[in-house]
Amino acid sequence: MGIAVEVEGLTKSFGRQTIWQDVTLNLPPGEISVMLGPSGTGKTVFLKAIVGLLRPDRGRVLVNGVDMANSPERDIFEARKLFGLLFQDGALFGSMSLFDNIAFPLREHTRKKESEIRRIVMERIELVGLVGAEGKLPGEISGGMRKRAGLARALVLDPQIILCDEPDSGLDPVRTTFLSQLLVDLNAELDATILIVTHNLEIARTVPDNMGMLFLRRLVTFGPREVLLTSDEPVVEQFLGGRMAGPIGMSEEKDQAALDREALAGPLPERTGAREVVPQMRPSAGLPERQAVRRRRERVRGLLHTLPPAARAAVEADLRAEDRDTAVYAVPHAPKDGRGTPPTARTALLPRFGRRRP
Ligand SMILES: Nc1ncnc2c1ncn2[C@@H]1O[C@H](COP(=O)(O)OP(=O)(O)OP(=O)(O)O)[C@@H](O)[C@H]1O
Repeated sequence: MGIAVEVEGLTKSFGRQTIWQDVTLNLPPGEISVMLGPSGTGKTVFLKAIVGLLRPDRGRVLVNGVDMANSPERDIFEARKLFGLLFQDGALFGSMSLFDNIAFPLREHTRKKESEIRRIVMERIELVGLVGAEGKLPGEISGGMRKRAGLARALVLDPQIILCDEPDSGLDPVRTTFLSQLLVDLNAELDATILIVTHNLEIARTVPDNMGMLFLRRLVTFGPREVLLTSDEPVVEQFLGGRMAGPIGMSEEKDQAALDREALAGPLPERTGAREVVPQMRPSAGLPERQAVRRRRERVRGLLHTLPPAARAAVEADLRAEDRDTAVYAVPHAPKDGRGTPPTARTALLPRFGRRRP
């Protein structure tokens, strides 16, 4: 099972610029979480702080008993082996073949023989559907393929926590759906804890168990997906609706005068589906169900009394549907087959997982 990440009172500044302060949240083990936020709100900085690549000013990040914010560098380096990191551009070395890029962490961090490295690398290459491209340079393949190569590299050390920084950037909507499906499938197979940073509303609505949002140097909210998806916080509504009206401006927040002018213009019609809790993606056919779903159901049942009414109603409807159908993923408005993803997205194209090492 994946490992929990406990973030307590985390604050980070660069010089006099506070990026965010007093961020507290818990990534439950094996669950998928998404962190949303307008550009420049410090989502990438947050990922780097979790993995100990940036030291925060205050607070703790507990991973498997190690405080990634305050421990000696040697302990952080060891704990970092629990992580797989997928950066925005895949962060591949341009002069190395895909094979060598993906083999890099194994050659750096382990003493495995080349034959063993080849076996692991080819298994991951198959996993992300890149067989045949292993000899190519990153500059010779598409952006989507680079992402998948980055993901393969993130997986070679069998991570228990996977951090993905905007996995959708530069991808068309169809490739984004395939990548989302790949992440859900990975979670079903590995039961790893996953945190995805993204602006992409489709990923945000369909992939995670939990969602949070950073804005104006603070964590607006973090919790079960239903909380954010039904939230009436102006910044959340604006973001999920992709609207210009609201506190988010072109560079960051709007000033009071701009907000007053918008208020005078009257309320905007709500965008269709802006606050709808849509079905969550399920693993591809032939893969095990995600173990995290069962655990999460029990966890969220215990949280029900703490949730805002709209979120509570959405969770209760979800739990009722699951109890009725024993279809663990059914949520309000689910399609008739009770599955979260249209069959075309679920069944087409994606590679299946190879058999993993015992
Ligand atoms: N090493 C650094 N030194 C100084 N400032 C930094 C450093 N890294 C990031 N920043 C600043 O921190 C702020 C947040 O950057 P970050 O990349 O985390 O935002 P983001 O939310 O991921 O944005 P986007 O969605 O556009 O990728 C920015 O103002 C950026 O300039």
